[in-house]
Amino acid sequence: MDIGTVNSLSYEDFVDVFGNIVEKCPLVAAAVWSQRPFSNLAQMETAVNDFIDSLTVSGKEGVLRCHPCLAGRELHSGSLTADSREEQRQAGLTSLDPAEAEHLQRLNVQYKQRFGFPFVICARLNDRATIEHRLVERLANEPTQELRLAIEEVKKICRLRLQSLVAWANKL
Ligand SMILES: NC(=O)NC1=NC(=O)NC1=O
Repeated sequence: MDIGTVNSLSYEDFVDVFGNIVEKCPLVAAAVWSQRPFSNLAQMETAVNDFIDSLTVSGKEGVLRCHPCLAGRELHSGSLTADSREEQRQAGLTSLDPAEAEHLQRLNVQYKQRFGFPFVICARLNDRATIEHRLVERLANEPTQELRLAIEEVKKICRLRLQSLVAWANKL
């Protein structure tokens, strides 16, 4: 899908295609649609990042709360979005042994109790070991610092989803 096609999408089609570039936050696509035409994908990504950065603290916390826990309830109940399921699979989170799953779940609970939102990391750039390591590390962060780091991870997830969406469409 070249950028001309992206720019020509109706609002409905634009949100259909890009509505989940930020997990369960179609508002992001709905907001940046107004900023067409984009010169290229990088400019569209900048518009998305600028929108996320413009959110209040509670808005950013809301974006994070829309993310499923890693190897958590949604995975076990089969209610993950296709994007998230594939990302968690690639990171090896869908084949944890019970002890690993329990340990990760305990860390997720600790994290959510401390920060008030789930631990978010770009799973496609990590594996089970690095995710667990970063979760333990980030648990020690101050809330303001951790909110910033977590939002940077959301942007990484978004960039990879955008790239795979455009690449996928180019194969059509
Ligand atoms: N809590 C999370 O980090 N969730 C996720 N990370 C990803 O890369 N995809 C997700 O759904």
